[in-house]
Amino acid sequence: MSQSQHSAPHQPRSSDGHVTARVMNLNSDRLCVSPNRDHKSENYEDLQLEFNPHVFGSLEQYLPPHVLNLSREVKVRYMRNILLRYFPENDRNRIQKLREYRLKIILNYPPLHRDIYTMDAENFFRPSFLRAIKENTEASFRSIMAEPSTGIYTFEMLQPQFCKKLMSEVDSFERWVRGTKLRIMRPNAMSKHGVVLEDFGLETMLDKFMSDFIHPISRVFYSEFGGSSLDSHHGFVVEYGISKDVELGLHVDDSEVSLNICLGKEFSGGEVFFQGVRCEEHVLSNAQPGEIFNYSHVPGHAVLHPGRQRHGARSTTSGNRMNLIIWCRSSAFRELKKYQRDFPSWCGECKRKKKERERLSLMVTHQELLKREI
Ligand SMILES: O=C(O)CCC(=O)C(=O)O
Ligand SMILES: [Fe+2]
Repeated sequence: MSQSQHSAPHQPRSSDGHVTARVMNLNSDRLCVSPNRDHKSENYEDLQLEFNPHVFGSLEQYLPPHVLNLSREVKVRYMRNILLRYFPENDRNRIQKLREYRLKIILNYPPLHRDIYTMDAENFFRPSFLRAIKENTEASFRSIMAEPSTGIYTFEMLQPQFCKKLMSEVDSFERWVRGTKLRIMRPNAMSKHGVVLEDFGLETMLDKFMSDFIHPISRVFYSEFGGSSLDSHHGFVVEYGISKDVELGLHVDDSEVSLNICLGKEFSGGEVFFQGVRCEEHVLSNAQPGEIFNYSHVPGHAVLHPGRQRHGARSTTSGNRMNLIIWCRSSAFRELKKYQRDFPSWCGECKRKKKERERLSLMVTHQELLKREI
């Protein structure tokens, strides 16, 4: 079972290794558990920061009241201190290298289909999906979705033409990289094939994809998983077949919400198997019968699930399969999770254990009462 690694909080340091001077005592650099929804966040887009400006916009509503109305500069420093605890210096160097890698590609790679680099909803999405998004209600989403297992949603999403273009863009990018000294960075530790879409210029398109076409749905169905505050993504295309990756072992994604859409082409096998949602502590526990669900991919169709839903992909036994996967993350949710003492309400094993405890305590009470009657 593979699992994402989250960096442990640590003392923030400046680039020369010294503990940074802080505007406020670090120990008091904390966020509130609930956001102040009446507070209008500032715009941070003009600032050159190592974190996405939207992260600051989202976190701002969680600032403690005494910080909320201070200057933008102080708030940025306060939030940056918190965020830096997640990014030790090694990570910051890695981020810098990644930036340079992406810049090299973006300056040199000639896109094959320029029209997929900016969001063009009518040409990307099926009309039924667009209608549901436009209506933007739980009922409109449910009218185009099936929920074959609790919290797993499937629906028609992408136009065949868009799927074709994205697949040929990926092929073209891979061919181009082979003619350079660059190395393709694979989407995750489990895949030997596939490409990261943000690496070759699709980041802005994915920003829109997530904020306008995933977030409206995830805020309705996945608020307890951080689905109401998604603020970053990792989008990639995976490739399966005899000469590519064949299968994928059981894992949880490094995401709050994952969208997995089959692009094509012709293939057999490759079903996704699901085994229930688990917190970090119970990621290896057995699946209960009601949690097991198998999903067969259909080109253009999406399956949406919490990142903590355990899953894997069976062998693609013939042909080639390409899937677009978008891992959507919420930095606010990850920060808040640190302060939660209660068991997560969404973990299947935590729920099972809680029920078991309740059943035992009821049994003990019952026996006590019986004893008293005798
Ligand atoms: O191949 C699939 O459909 C599943 C892929 C997946 O779960 C992943 O890449 O995280
Ligand atoms: Fe996955």
